[in-house]
Amino acid sequence: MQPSIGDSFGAFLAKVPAHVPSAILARVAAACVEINDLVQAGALADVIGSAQTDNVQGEVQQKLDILSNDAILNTCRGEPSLGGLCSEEHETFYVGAPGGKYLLLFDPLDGSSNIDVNVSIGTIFSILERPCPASALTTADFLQPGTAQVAAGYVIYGPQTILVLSVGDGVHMFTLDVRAKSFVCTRRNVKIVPDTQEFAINMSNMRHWDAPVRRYVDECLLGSAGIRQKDFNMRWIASMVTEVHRLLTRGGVFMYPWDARHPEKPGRLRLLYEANPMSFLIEAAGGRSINGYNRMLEIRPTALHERVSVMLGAKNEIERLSAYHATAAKPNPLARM
Ligand SMILES: O=P(O)(O)OC[C@H]1O[C@](O)(COP(=O)(O)O)[C@@H](O)[C@@H]1O
Ligand SMILES: [Mg+2]
Ligand SMILES: [Mg+2]
Repeated sequence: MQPSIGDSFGAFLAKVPAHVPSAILARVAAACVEINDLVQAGALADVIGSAQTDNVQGEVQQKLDILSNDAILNTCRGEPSLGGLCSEEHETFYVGAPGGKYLLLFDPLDGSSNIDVNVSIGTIFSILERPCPASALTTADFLQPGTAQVAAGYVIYGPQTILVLSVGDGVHMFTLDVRAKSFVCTRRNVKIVPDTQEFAINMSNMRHWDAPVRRYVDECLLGSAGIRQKDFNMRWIASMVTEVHRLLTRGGVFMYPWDARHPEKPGRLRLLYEANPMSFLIEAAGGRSINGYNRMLEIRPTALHERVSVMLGAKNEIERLSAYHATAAKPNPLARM
């Protein structure tokens, strides 16, 4: 069920096993082609700038956040196999088709602060099976650990627009042929190298981090003069999609850990539609993903918009971070939830 280079996304979906919700994936891809058109048009279509509204997380929505949400809703909601949807931009869930077997969870536009400055952004999605398709849809249906995902992926709107997907068997990349409006496989079975000399974290929050994260980053910064015995490079794009795409392409580590700016929140990123789908991809590519203390994909969610501390990427680096947390003098009960 692996695609061949040059296969269209449609040809790949025709080959996947029956438990993979190919009709939903086809609709997500179609919605992302629409979002790509909006992103490309930018100011010409008057889609840049703030919508002057807040979402459920108290964050100011950009026009593209709302338009991307609408594109996914309008394109996917009529799919008979889709029983419900959960979006970053909507407080509760959206009801889908009665009896629909699957649930779609998504961040319609990730990296919103990059829109105005014309830097890469993306869409993240996760698909779960619905526990009881015959019963009325409830919030609890969405609160499944990441291990239960049947498919997850993202689309990056960058110099090229690329759909990256795993249905549990490897990670594959499909580049948008803009003229044909179809995605074509350009990389298959992508793997993350287990070691790296590159990390990504918002260093401006350094003074707010927990000791294990500080220790890890301090050691990277000491480079060849410290215990790591090698120099590290740093990147921060402020778009998780773009950071994960770099990891899948040339390796590295990405961290958005708990920090003391908002001590009551376990992290900044959202578990169900940011951390879990990305962790599913990272593990399918041979990497690791944790919240510091636990494997991300095994965390039991308690709310639709739950936040989480995130550390993912190169296997050996994440195992090092995990060991630093496991031996911390004062484990942080807020970050380990
Ligand atoms: O503004 P900061 O602290 O750099 O945070 C950037 C992080 O916020 C996010 O943009 C959150 O996603 P949204 O844009 O969907 O809210 C991540 O993609 C990124 O890693
Ligand atoms: Mg996001
Ligand atoms: Mg978003």
